[in-house]
Amino acid sequence: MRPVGSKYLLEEPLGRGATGTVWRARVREDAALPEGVDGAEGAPSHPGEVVAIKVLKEELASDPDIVMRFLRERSVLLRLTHPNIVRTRDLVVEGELLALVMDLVNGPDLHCYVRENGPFTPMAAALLTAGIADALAASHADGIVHRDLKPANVLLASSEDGSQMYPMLTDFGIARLADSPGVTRTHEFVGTPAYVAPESAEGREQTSAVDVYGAGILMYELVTGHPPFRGESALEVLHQHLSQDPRRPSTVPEPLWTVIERCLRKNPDERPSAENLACALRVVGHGIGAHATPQAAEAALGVGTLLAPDPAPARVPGTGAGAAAAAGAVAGAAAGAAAAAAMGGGDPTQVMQGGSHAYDPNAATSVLPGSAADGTRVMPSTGPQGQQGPQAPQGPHPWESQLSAARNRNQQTEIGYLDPSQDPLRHRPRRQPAPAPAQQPYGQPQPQQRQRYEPRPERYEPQRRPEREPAPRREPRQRTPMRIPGLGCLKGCLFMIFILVVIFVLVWNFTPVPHWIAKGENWYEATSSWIKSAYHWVTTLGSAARSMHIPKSGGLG
Ligand SMILES: Nc1ncnc2c1ncn2[C@@H]1O[C@H](COP(=O)(O)OP(=O)(O)OP(=O)(O)O)[C@@H](O)[C@H]1O
Repeated sequence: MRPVGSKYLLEEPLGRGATGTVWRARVREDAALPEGVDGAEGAPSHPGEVVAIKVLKEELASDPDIVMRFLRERSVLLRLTHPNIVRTRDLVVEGELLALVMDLVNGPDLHCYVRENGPFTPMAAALLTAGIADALAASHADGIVHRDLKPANVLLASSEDGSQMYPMLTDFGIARLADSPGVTRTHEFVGTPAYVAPESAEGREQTSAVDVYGAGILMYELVTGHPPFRGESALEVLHQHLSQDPRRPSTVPEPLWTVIERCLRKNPDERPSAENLACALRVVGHGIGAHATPQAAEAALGVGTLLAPDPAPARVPGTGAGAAAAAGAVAGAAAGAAAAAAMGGGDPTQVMQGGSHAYDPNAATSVLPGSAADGTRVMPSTGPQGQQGPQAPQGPHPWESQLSAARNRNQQTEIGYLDPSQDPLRHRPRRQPAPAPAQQPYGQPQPQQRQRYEPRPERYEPQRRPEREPAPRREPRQRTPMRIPGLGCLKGCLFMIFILVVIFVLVWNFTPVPHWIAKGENWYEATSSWIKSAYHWVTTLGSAARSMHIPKSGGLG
């Protein structure tokens, strides 16, 4: 078991995503739990208690901007409590390790559940998403936007008697942490193409409406088994988010489609607030079931009136036109928070430099190979140039150029890796690449693969094969002339058989053998009788000849 900070021991990995690996862990028996540390903002922990710990990837953990943001976000994440939100209990910073300590949820995530059990009924999908919308409404009221809503980030917890399941939204704040000025706006952003809102894809200002868009995609997937926009490449999917209207599948009842369609509006101002969405989904859920009363069905049909947009959506700082200023503010505030944390006055976040319990983040985050088709992808930045600060050069970001080129040509464009040295928007030196992943330990579950766009060579250089010595010329094969030696050779046997057949035919046709056989004579009798006849014939012939000469000699008398 690996220690994390001074309070936790990692037991086994539960899964791996784009931003890190989630472990089942335990609060150490000897953990010092100072008064106020957990009680003030986080949840109280007890020695021996089982928790889930998300150890963030080394790329994130070794980025000073993200560490700053992590510390700054601490109080926001710890105060976010709701029955449908997985509670964050603690944040750990130790050397190059960043970890979020959460409640452990004993249940699958929605993505796995749908993959294994198939789509939900429209009624179940509506009521389940209503719970998620409740969680979003609470976080939006607190000014927190999730920004990575998708089935994999919703865990299904069971009620105490196990008869019911309810959704628990997790990974709050991860997108905020990853959205560091150093990482995302200049080089990459963390997001999931299948669930990304059009304004996020275009690098426009983001508000809580991006979560409502994500809820629309999620609902569509719950009832059909797949998201509405799919494609060969991430860019193709993003292009569809921007330009295509989703079609209503035949299995989706009209009231539910009204809700989904409103959530998926391209214009964020036309999407309902999360609060209104939750309310509308309950009306729909109760009006489309087999046992719905006529009044409930009637109310469901009129659900459009309940989907009023949010008059004051929560804004995501650092996106859109004011990004540069926000980024500066974030850095300043984060520096202050880091200094406070380093002093450690009653701060649940642990700041340790090395030490005997030093944890190797590589072992935790790079142990498991990944694999899923729809995983979170790390993609080239979508941020507009206006976000890059005063030194940002003029002209669109290269990724935006690719996207608009694809849109204009209406064809698929491949996403290419943007060499940081050539990225006009990148001002920081690049980190060392992460070491190659270690082998998966025995008995660990297969995690889902997250696809990362890797650098491609500029041009494809076909590799030449080394010249080989010409093979020596072979002499034509010599054929051995056919010999007929007799029985040893098949050809000889066949030849002998042929000769015997010819002899037999000749004997049978030109000798009296058939006649003898017909008379039943044996060889000796037949031969002797034949010789006698021949002898008789010859003697008769001789005496006849003699008698013809006698008159000539007898004429003298
Ligand atoms: N609090 C938790 N309790 C129990 N299991 C959890 C908890 N949080 C996450 N998991 C499990 O860990 C897996 C990985 O979680 P993680 O959030 O890293 O993955 P993800 O959401 O698929 O990826 P991403 O980083 O793209 O959001 C999840 O699929 C889930 O099964």
